[in-house]
Amino acid sequence: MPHPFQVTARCTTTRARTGRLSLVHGTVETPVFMPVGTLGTVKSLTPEDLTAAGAQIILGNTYHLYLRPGCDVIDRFSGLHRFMNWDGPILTDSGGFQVFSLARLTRITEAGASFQSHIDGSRHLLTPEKSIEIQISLDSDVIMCLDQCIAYPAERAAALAALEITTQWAGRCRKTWREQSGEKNALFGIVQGGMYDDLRRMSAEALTAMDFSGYALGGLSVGEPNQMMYDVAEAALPLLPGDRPKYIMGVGTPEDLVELTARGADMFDCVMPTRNARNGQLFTRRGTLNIANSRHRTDTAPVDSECACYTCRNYSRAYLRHLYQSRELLAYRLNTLHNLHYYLDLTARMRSAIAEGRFEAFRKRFYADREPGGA
Ligand SMILES: CNc1nc2c(CCNCC3CCCC3)c3nc(N)[nH]c(=O)c3cc2[nH]1
Repeated sequence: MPHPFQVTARCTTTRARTGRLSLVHGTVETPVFMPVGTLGTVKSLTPEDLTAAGAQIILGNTYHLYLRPGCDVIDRFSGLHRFMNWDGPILTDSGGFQVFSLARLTRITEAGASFQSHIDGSRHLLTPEKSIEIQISLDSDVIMCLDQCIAYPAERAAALAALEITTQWAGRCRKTWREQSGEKNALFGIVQGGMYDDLRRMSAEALTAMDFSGYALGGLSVGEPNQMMYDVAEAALPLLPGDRPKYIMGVGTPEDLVELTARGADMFDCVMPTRNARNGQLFTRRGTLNIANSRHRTDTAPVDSECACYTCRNYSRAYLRHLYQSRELLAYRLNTLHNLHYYLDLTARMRSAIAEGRFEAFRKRFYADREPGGA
């Protein structure tokens, strides 16, 4: 299948661009934020909520779904779409990162990642072939190569070793994808190399030579200083083909989305809007606020007077604080609806700004709106 991406508009003063990603289950306009639905659900929201909030594509995860409910269950529905009743595009992570961050007693060899399930302690071996086979059975629209993400900081030798395994695994992933999916779903390579620009170049060149549908920058948002993440992305993104989508994994805050879009990134995923919602942290144009703060106790105003989301149109900060203090289930749903709407609206506003040639003005206004002490 010809690669599925086309650039539709370019900023003249930064590397920001808009694009269109044509996938099996629909078209995605970029830059795009992808809500995380680890266990086949974006926590507390229905697919209708997601569509109403502007979600175009959501994330699932090989590691989690393989362990629970298991591929045999999802196979009964011919994939994740019918199982979770989401008929839009789905991107699935390969499981590498989750094995490192969740599983126990993980051992990496060239064969793959052997680990003990964080659920019941059972032992498993996740190979590149197995990861691709699981993602094909999930019928995800974008499949990610199995990679080895290293922690920060990492010695250069460790970063090199991880990138060499990642490159070798990428070749095996591509072979399995070509043989078993007939290239129906897109396959993205993942660039590693730690915080070393020369290793990032080595990884980007090796993956580009294999010709993937798109490319991700892995190994970021792993505890490094923010500026270092920007600098690594600034150096690595231009090394990737300009006519392919560029995805920065696990990123990030609203500022990260603006700054990395300016550096040429097209796709983002992060648990912040959904996880922080469940911890009472709400995003607004003025910055973030913690709904548990007593200053909201009698506040009749919405979270953000300029927000058009269901939560801001119908509920006050006082009510949301009451729900959160009472640990009422509705608190998580209303907070999540608001945060996800904020992230999706932010990327929609960036797409319009880039398409209309006013991205720099948008970026200036984004920072000008933010209050020093938060919302
Ligand atoms: C939060 N920071 C961060 N996340 C990273 C992730 C995960 C991205 N999010 C996936 C969703 C979360 C659960 C369901 C899918 C990374 N994933 C891979 N494969 N490789 C990375 O280097 C990699 C690097 C990452 N850094």
